Amino acid sequence: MHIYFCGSIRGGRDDVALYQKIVKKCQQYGTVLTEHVSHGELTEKGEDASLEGDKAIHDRDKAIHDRDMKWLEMSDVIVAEVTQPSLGVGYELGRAVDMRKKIFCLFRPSSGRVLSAMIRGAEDGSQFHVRDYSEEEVERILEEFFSSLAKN
Ligand SMILES: O=c1[nH]c(=O)n([C@H]2C[C@H](O)[C@@H](COP(=O)(O)O)O2)cc1CO
Repeated sequence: MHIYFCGSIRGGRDDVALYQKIVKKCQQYGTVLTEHVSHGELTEKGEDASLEGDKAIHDRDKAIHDRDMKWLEMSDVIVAEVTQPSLGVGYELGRAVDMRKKIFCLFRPSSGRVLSAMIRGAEDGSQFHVRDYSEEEVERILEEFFSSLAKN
């Protein structure tokens, strides 16, 4: 199974330790195409952050976008940690809906944030799921999600 993990990068890296936990768990069920999102050394500047010059920056961002859209197409399931707001994650989720992918969003109410209505309101009971959770239960929740996939 190909899994696409979405997590904030330029939106802020506060939850990176949690992304690592999620990616590690997902790797028990398949290949995580976007493993780099969980890397501790990746900063909020994003990949190849040392590039300079408008053209180099444009080319880098285009390469990231095009690679990620290819991975999104290839993926069987999308797992997104949506607590830290991120334009990129919101974009990926919108594109994934259009591709009719199975989507599982994880949100932590303990953050004090209120999840965007464009994510919470996209829940449809079959392809798009939003799950409120706390950090201690993340592994169990992922186990439940992947075993529910196996049954469908
Ligand atoms: O360097 C990057 N590499 C990359 O794969 N992304 C993708 C994967 C993440 O799920 C998402 C994060 O978006 P943002 O950077 O807007 O928070 O976008 C985003 C960036 C930087 O925007």
